[in-house]
Amino acid sequence: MSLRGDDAKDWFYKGEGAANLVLGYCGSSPILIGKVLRIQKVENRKDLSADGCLVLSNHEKLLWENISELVESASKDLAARAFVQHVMSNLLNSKHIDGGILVPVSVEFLEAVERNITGQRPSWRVNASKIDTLCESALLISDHSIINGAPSAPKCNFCFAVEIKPKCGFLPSSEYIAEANTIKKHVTRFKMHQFLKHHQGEISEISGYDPLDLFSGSKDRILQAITALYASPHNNFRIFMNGSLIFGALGGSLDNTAAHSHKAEAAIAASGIQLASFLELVAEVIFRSGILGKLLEAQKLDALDIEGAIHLYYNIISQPCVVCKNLSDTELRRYADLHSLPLEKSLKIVREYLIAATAKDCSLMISFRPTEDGHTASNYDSVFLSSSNQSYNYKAYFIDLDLKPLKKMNYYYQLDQKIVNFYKINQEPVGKLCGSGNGLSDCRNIGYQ
Ligand SMILES: O=P(O)(O)O[C@@H]1[C@@H](OP(=O)(O)O)[C@H](OP(=O)(O)O)[C@H](O)[C@H](OP(=O)(O)O)[C@H]1OP(=O)(O)O
Ligand SMILES: Nc1ncnc2c1ncn2[C@@H]1O[C@H](COP(=O)(O)OP(=O)(O)OP(=O)(O)O)[C@@H](O)[C@H]1O
Ligand SMILES: [Zn+2]
Repeated sequence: MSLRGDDAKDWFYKGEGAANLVLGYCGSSPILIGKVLRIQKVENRKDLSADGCLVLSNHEKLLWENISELVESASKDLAARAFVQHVMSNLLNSKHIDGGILVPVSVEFLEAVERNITGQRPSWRVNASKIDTLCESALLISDHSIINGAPSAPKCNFCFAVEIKPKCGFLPSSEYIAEANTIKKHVTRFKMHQFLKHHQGEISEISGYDPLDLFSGSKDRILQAITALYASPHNNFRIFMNGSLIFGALGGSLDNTAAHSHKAEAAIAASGIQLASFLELVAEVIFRSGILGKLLEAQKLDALDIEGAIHLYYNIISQPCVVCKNLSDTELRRYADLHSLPLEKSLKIVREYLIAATAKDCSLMISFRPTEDGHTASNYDSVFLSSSNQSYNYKAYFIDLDLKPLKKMNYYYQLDQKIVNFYKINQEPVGKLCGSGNGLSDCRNIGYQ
């Protein structure tokens, strides 16, 4: 199977993130019904990638040398799939991972799709990136905003899905965090980043969502997290009904204005479940499935924090460490042991840092539908919600488990420092948030290319 120019009309805009654009299928081919197509994008300020897709740099080949399929990948698509299959699947339960299949796509198909969907994309995404028309394939994956096949009660023949981008669920405790940045051990990265995003006008309010609640394993705290996500969804929370977005921002807009809570509440209520029960159902599924436990373990592979890992990055690329360059002799001693580690150890730590970065940025899609009394489909898990006296079948999948590029390490360090410095200066009082003159430039200007 391959997709040609004529096929573009059967695909519609479903959403996008920073790196990929996702299309839903509305044609009649039985093998494509219920599938989405994930296409890579390229930044507007960059030329289209020379070979259609960037493959690994020499340093990355060294980093991932034990995963031959990844190192030998001839395109970014293949590398991305190999990373999911050989790295992330081993860390997260493979039952929750859909590797998808790669399908060849023609330039005409990609160009026609680009033309058809531009009007539906958020303008800030259009300004930032476009479909990489030199990519020769795209990833075909099941549409995880729908759940099929489960017998449902005739009077409630609908399905819902939620998409959650949980972000980092633990507080770092690395000895390499500078004393001046001790706040990082007490305040989540998510919260501190919210302050910076607010200052930069990316969000109009600071979210009350606390990732530590979502990952806590406590039912009450999970519900608290889901309730906060509903109140401030930003790009962390979406709701779909029968595969269509009914709440949250299409295309990953960061602001709340696109959330449409009244519309969502009405749609949920019309299907016979009150909003409070709906949110409780989501919390119940997360609590019962324990799905976030393994994700948290994968996130914690970042053991040294970027303030430790950055030094090992410079060991790997054999360049003078830009962090140590600005340190006093006393401070230098703190990091000397890192710079004297053998290459193998540096590779392991940075490899694990990048795996953790993927785990901190992926999303979880949970879809569910009510079941008829006593019937649950054997291929799905089920959960009983006492407040609505109803059982639901559900499935849960991680999406966006992409490999992060090694060259992003310095960007990660710069952004981390910007976030913590901004938070230290501006945490209180809130009124100071929009003030200028804090000496910080816009973090969106930190490049890693
Ligand atoms: O650095 P962060 O925590 O802001 O995460 C970036 C995300 O921003 P967020 O704060 O979730 O809105 C960012 O999401 P948005 O574009 O803001 O929707 C991307 O997911 C980015 O990953 P990549 O460049 O696509 O590989 C993410 O970059 P990585 O850090 O995961 O590489
Ligand atoms: N398998 C899927 N089923 C249904 N919807 C999906 C699927 N995969 C992705 N989507 C939708 O497309 C959006 C963008 O996908 P994805 O998160 O993979 O993009 P990305 O560019 O890699 O994201 P990021 O900005 O985090 O790097 C998602 O937020 C989700 O709404
Ligand atoms: Zn150093």
